[in-house]
Amino acid sequence: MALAQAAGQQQVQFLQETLLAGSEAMSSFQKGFEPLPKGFPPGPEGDVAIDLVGDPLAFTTQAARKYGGIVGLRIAGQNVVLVSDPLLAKRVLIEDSKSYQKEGTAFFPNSSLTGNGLLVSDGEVWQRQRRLSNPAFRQAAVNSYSRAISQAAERLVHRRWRAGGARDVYADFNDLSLQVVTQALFGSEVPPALAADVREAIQDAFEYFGRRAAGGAAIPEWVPIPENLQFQASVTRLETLVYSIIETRREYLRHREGATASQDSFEGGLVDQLLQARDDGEGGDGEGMSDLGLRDEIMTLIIAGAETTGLSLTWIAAMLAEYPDVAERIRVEVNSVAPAPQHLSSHHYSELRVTQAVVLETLRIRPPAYMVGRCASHDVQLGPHELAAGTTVLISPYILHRNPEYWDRSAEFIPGRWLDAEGQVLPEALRGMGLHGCYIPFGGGPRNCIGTGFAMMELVLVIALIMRECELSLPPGTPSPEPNALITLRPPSTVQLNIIKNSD
Ligand code: HEM
Repeated sequence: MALAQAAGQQQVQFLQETLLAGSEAMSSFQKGFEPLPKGFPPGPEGDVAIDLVGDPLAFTTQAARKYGGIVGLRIAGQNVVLVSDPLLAKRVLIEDSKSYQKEGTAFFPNSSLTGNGLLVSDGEVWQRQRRLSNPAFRQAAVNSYSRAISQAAERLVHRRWRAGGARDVYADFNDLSLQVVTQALFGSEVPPALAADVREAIQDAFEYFGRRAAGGAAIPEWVPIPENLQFQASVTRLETLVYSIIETRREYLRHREGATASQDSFEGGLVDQLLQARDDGEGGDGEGMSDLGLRDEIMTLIIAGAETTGLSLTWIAAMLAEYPDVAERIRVEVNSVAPAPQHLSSHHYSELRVTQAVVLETLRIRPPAYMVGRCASHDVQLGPHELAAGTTVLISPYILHRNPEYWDRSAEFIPGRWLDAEGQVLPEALRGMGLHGCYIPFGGGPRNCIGTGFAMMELVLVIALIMRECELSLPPGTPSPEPNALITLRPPSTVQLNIIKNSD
């Protein structure tokens, strides 16, 4: 009886929620016909959702070319502003960052994927999570991850690529970056049987969000339409990994009586620290993190850390296959800095200057986060324009990175632009908002990427080792991979490269 009653209540709730979803979709549709608010920036007429989905990179680039560094758009009934002027981008991300929030953007907020984790939370929740997570991303911690990074790279070139030949490097790099993030931050191996499953689940989830962001996300995630059910299945597959990580670390801490977070090595330290952390910092409440909070953070770091570095490695490898002269320069560099069979480590990072330049240049023309979203938390002035509370602001690293006013031969791959006359990497490369405020692969301001140093260490060490041990080329007749703009700037679903081992 109680069960039947509960089932009945559930049905009523489901009906109410479905009606609510329908009315949200309808109000989005109706809003498409409302006049644009006064002071809204000029832009193309009508709703541009379909043009945007068709080719986001071409559409946004053309819109910026035609209307300038701030463009007003109507996307699936929402008022959206596209920003590609460096001063306005700086205003949103840094100078007036308090006027903008994550909630209300059509990316991950309110989703079961990352819950209320660091990437999407706002206000005090975000401040607390950032305070608790910061130590795991400081330089000393990142240096300690270099062992996990070079071990994963060595396994790739000496085991998986042992036989050489054609490989789907995108799949290989996704596996590597997942292993690195879980090993370095959580001290856990991903069981091989789970790795492919997790890789697929992350890909599916990103594709799902790509479609929703473009379509205005009218039908809430909990409505059991087939697409949502498939997404929930991906979330569950990821949770299997997350809960096994939490359990492993709990077990480890239980068996180390009086254990505290690792002192000399940070491996596993992040989860250990989060499990034991009390928010004692300035403004902290002395409380620990809830299980749900921990799940959201781990899920966030896997999603934010594995996807972006996996696809960056793929873009860099594809560039080096296309530009063998650049690959040769890296090979000469790494052979002088750390000849085989030396293990690469954080000590070598600063000397791998050409490798760093190649990474920076690839992130310029193929920025994984090609669009960064915010939502005005109150009515706000942006340049000469007034934005009403709730307006979505999209900042485009992709357009900023190619602005011909600031970048010489902006569409060309020229790693040398990152080195000065003495061959040193330009110190302002990753400082503030980079060169002329026009380089933000890791975002900017208080919400910049917490994993910047970690990602750079991983990309530089992995690429240096690969170049020392292998040559990469595109199979004859294969064009270089073209970007696919979903939530991130992805390569095609497979990227085949020929691997020739140098010792062969
Ligand atoms: C090439 C690799 C990477 C790129 C291009 C990248 C890019 C970005 C960008 C652009 C943002 C800012 C988003 C915004 O302003 O809305 C961001 C935030 C973030 N990234 Fe990364 N990321 C990378 C690697 C990583 C890694 C390795 C981790 C962790 C293991 C990570 C964790 C995060 C987190 C947690 C945030 C949210 C920070 C906050 O809001 O406080 N990222 N990332």
